[in-house]
Amino acid sequence: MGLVTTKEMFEKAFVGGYAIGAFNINNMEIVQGVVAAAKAQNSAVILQVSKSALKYAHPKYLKAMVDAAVEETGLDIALHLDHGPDFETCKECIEVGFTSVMYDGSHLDYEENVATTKAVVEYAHAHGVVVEAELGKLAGVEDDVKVDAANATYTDPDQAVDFVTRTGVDSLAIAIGTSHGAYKFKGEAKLDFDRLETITKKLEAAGFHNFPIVLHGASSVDQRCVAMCNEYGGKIDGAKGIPAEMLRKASSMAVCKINMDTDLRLAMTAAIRKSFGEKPEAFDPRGYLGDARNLIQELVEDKIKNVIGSTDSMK
Ligand SMILES: O=C(CO)COP(=O)(O)O
Ligand SMILES: O=C[C@H](O)COP(=O)(O)O
Ligand SMILES: [Zn+2]
Ligand SMILES: [Zn+2]
Repeated sequence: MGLVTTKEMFEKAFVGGYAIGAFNINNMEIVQGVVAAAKAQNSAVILQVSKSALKYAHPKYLKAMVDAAVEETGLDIALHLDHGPDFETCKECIEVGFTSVMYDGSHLDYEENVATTKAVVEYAHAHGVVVEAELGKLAGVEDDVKVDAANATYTDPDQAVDFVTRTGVDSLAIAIGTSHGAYKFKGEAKLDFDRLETITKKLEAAGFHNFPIVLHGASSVDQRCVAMCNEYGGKIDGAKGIPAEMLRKASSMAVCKINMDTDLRLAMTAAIRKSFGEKPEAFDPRGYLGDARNLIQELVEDKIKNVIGSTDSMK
């Protein structure tokens, strides 16, 4: 028993018409909240770590916590590098024992993205690790880099086929209208499902059977959490995410991995603000961090059961 890659998870998810949740982890309470939810739902899960999370919590600490989660739960858990900025960071995570890495060259020139993704794939595959890459630009804020909304471009289906063919990548993150952070839409929420369908069909025709697609920026921006933050002194105005029905639809299609971070941040902040607001005399961190852990578990269970549909994927 140990960490697994996403290979089998995605094969089952594609055929089963559901998606696996990929949740960003930054500390112990987040790991425990997410994993308790996965355990309660008997679901496989991906725990992912950004470059800034590596810096905040240290790769070895994160790896040790995730190992403990596997040992305690017996679940299929993949440890994934989210938005790996360069070959070196991918290599470092593979050395620490991550089972999946993302190389994100989506902001680069196409040929440069192809070349570095291919190099990461060669290195990762030689070490039994799978690779996710990204094509197309998501609007919004991404790991400190602001991508101008006007400059955002959706993934080109023919280019997606060329990219997968030339890089040998295991899954592909595409841009169809999602974006990172808590402010995804000014007006009505809209995703380009036709484009997703076209990409899938073209990949299938090119010989990539049931090729797994990844959706970044897929938090729903839970309005109960936003309201709870604001009720207890927060100031979060106009936050809007991807409606649950859209995520359900994407999960039933070729999307096998759905990334969520913002929803966890909002839940954690909401629970802590409420705890501080209601118990001003308390100062035991296990009180408010315990509340945060519980709310994260509740939120993730709801996602698994009612949105992405991965309940009982461990069977
Ligand atoms: O895509 C993400 C991490 O890679 C997270 O997206 P959200 O900001 O919508 O949670
Ligand atoms: O896609 C970005 C993730 O939400 C990670 O964000 P972060 O770099 O602040 O950890
Ligand atoms: Zn990206
Ligand atoms: Zn992302």
